[in-house]
Amino acid sequence: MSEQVPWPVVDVRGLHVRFGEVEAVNGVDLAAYAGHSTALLGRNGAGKSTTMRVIAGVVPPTQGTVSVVGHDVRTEPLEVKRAVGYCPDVGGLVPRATPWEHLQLSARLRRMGPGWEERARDLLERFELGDVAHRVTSGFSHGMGRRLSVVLAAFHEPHVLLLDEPFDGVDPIGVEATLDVVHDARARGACVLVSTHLRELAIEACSSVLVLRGGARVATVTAHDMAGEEGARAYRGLLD
Ligand SMILES: Nc1ncnc2c1ncn2[C@@H]1O[C@H](COP(=O)(O)OP(=O)(O)OP(=O)(O)O)[C@@H](O)[C@H]1O
Repeated sequence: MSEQVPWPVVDVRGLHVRFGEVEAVNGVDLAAYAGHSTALLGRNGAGKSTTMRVIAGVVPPTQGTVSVVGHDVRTEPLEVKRAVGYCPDVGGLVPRATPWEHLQLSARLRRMGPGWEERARDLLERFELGDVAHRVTSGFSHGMGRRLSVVLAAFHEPHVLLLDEPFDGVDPIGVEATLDVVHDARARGACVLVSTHLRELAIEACSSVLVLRGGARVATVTAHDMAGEEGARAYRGLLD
């Protein structure tokens, strides 16, 4: 019997994104699979966040095709948004709302079943946000906001988990909780993408690594190839 070839849950082909004169993404190809996690690495301005925004259905591609769980981001943005849990690199939180209110709204919009409260409480505890569950987020530190954004992205157990800079300014407890969320998502068969500057955490969270430079992909390697001193040297070599 022939082995089934896995199909990419996230399939990006020849992606270009232009903002006026700026070519933010300049021909990115990416295939990401169920039960796997892929890291996006690259210098500031390499096009990581823009690529993530397109996959999240937030920014339309200028050119190329992007499908998420079989839905085209251009023609089926609502289906894409439903399939995805997205932690943006900045923003996304309502300053006057509490974490609990964010979760309540998400549960309502996504028509989650009665188990949502227990899951919400569990996630808040895991990210040590239980004590501030009813405090408005305007007073949150940067790291607290990042932790809540990861909680919100993972809350509804999406098919595709997109984490943009989830470790930025986050303490070790939050880092551990985020790594657990990635692990759990992979274990239940979700496809995970993580954009970060932290090579060591990228390889801890992910099985493969995509390196972007100037809006284009310069390498796709295994996390193993990026590990240790040799991996650091190899990565440095890909940056300029
Ligand atoms: N809305 C926008 N309008 C104009 N230019 C933009 C916009 N969004 C991104 N860019 C530009 O596109 C390029 C890629 O930006 P992007 O945020 O995708 O990079 P990045 O790899 O995520 O960078 P960083 O690591 O600094 O977050 C940059 O030159 C950036 O200035």
